[in-house]
Amino acid sequence: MSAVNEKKVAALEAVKYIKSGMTVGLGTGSTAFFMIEAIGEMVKNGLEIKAVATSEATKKSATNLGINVITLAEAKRLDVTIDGADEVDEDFQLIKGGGGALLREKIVAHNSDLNIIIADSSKSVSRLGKFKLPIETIPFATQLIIKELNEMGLKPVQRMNGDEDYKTDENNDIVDIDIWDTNIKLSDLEQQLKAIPGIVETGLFLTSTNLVIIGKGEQATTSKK
Ligand SMILES: O=C[C@H](O)[C@H](O)[C@H](O)COP(=O)(O)O
Repeated sequence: MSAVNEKKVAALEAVKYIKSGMTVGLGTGSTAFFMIEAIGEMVKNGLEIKAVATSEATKKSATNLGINVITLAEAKRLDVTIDGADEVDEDFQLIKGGGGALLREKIVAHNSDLNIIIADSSKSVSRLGKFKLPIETIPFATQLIIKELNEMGLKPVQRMNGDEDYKTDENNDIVDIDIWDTNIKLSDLEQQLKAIPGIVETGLFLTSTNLVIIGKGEQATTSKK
């Protein structure tokens, strides 16, 4: 069974948590896209929800599929958010931001009563860090942040889009760092990174996830915290 099918299996299991009247956070990425597609179908069949998108790409896909997308300010609070991840460990800690959407994703997750992560089986890991951790930085500070992260031994690499700096939806930069060899506890690392002025957010999602749904073969396995 391919990763693509496993993503779909997980997404179809997750949308069972969505009921009419809810305000739903829509994640970003290839796995989240299957969830958006499924919700689009449910809306065509009469489901009435409001949705908040975690990226411009998601907003476009959802709107095209007839989903009512509102702003976070209009939503005030979300009932459930379904999103993908680049890595998820057994303690429901995540690396996110491979697609550059970590900042809005973290804000939406923070404001959501229930956070469901969907992923194919390759994303499930015993220890986070094979995937490079994305950090969102303010362009004014990026080069000096890279210098500081280098001194911390985190091998920072600024993300590029061809010859240009990659830009997020908030027009910030992304710097990908290597946390595999660091012995610092993840929560301490998160604090240290956030203490550097100009780092807006990191792709470490350590405490927000309530439910993880992994597609493996034809089966979706749901784990609750
Ligand atoms: O910035 C992107 C998001 O955090 C995605 O949810 C994450 O990168 C996983 O994406 P995909 O489902 O495409 O592997």
